[in-house]
Amino acid sequence: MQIITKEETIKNFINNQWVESASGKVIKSISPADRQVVGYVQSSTKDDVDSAMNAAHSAKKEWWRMGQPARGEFLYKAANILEQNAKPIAETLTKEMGKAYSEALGEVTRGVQILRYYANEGVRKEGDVIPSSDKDALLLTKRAPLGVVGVITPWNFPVAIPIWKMAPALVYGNTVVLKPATESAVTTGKVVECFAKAGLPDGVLNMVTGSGSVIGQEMLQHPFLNGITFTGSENVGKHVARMAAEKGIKFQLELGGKNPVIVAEDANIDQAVDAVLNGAFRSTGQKCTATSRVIVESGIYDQFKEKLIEKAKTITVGNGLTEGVWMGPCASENQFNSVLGFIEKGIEEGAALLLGGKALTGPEYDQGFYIEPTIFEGVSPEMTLAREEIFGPVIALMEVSNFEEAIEMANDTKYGLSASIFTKDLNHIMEFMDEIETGLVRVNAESAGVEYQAPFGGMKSSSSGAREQGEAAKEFFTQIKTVFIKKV
Ligand SMILES: NC(=O)C1=CN([C@@H]2O[C@H](COP(=O)(O)OP(=O)(O)OC[C@H]3O[C@@H](n4cnc5c(N)ncnc54)[C@H](OP(=O)(O)O)[C@@H]3O)[C@@H](O)[C@H]2O)C=CC1
Ligand SMILES: O=C(O)CCC(=O)C(=O)O
Repeated sequence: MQIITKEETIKNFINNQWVESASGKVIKSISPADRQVVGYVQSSTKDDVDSAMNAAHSAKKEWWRMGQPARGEFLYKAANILEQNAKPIAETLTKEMGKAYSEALGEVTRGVQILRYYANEGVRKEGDVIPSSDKDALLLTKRAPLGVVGVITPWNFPVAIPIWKMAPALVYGNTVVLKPATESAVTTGKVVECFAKAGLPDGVLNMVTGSGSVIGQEMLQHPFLNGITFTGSENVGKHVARMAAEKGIKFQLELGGKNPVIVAEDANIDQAVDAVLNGAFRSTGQKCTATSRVIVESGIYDQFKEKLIEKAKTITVGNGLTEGVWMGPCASENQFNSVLGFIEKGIEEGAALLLGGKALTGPEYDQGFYIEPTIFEGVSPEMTLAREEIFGPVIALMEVSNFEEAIEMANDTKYGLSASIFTKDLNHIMEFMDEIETGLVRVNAESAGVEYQAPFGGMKSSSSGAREQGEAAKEFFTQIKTVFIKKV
């Protein structure tokens, strides 16, 4: 299936108008599969950010006064429009970011589900009634929005992540200024089109595209910013946190991971092999929840390794729009070079390369950023392969002699996003749940796999602690008022 999507120019969306940047300049977005132009986005200036922030600020009172059920209705409309356009948007996603079309369509479908989930929040409870010590009084809580929320998103989930941040922000009464990752801003622009077509009032949702260090920075220091939610690299995330702390506004960060999978001696090996391959190589390993370290007990190490390699060899790599392709390219030349750098470093530091390790070559690959599914063994805890987030199709196999050593190794990282264990031993499952230092704890399942109705986030350096998605999102996007009403 070779789907042609036409290249187009995405404008900024400010105060319900599609407008060109004051700079008059655009940025080209190319496909990592073949370097074809996917489209153009605005190379925005600080003035564009200022216009968007002003629009969001002016809109915030009316949007809040409209009430939660009415706000939810807009999200239902946006969900329906996104659903009607799911295929072309998924095609653009695959072209622009590289993931296989089936995964892209799955992501858009998930976006529809997230919108419907938060649309439903429109008619769910807004607070609690608490018994007061005064029998003639009513003590209750109410929720208020933060105001103008800045949303800065990465390129790896250009549909799902903007939606899982914007939908709760909006339904709980905030207005939004979105700054999507430049590398996948054409796709995110198409998502914003769905919101625009849903008829949101002027200024409620605004999008400005362009360089993070220019316009992201301007957003962070803007006086009208009341809260910021960010997903991306640890360095930028820390900077966002510092800026927010200085302004005294709420911030939410989702950063990296170095997610371990423990394969215990009693594991169902076939199940573990499938889950490790899906977790490590789906989306070309470019998920913060991707499997990165595979910690295997000695008793089954050889058997597991053999099956893993055998199955990994069957993975088809290519243009994500081609039918039958399982794994696409790295999302950009930067990512491609960074992943190859990690592989080289792994070899230099003495890890043993079992599979892959090279860029793919040949007529199908030469124009794109393709890397072979790669497996190392003999990776010790101090090696770069075991410590740094690679964000590419690379597995580090690590052998341990028992369960206790496995847990210790799994926790030996600054990150704490997701971890999984394959075992049938109930005691080990219970101990794993208690001892593992991650926000997502997975048993007999891959490390990736996020459900929109449940809290999502990590421990340690993976997150600021303010969970996303499910009911947890309400805690970040609102503030509580405690109300005391006395009879007269
Ligand atoms: N947790 C996750 O899911 C993700 C983790 N990463 C990790 O980060 C590495 C680098 O990826 P990269 O795309 O460079 O990640 P970044 O953190 O640079 O980008 C994430 C978002 O932040 C914006 N941004 C960049 N600089 C600033 C700034 N100074 N102020 C405000 N916003 C800013 C980016 O804009 P722009 O696109 O214009 O640069 C983008 O929208 C990856 O290899 C991976 O390890 C990356 C993406 C997602
Ligand atoms: O695993 C997922 O579905 C989400 C991962 C994620 O949030 C990310 O990579 O940024």
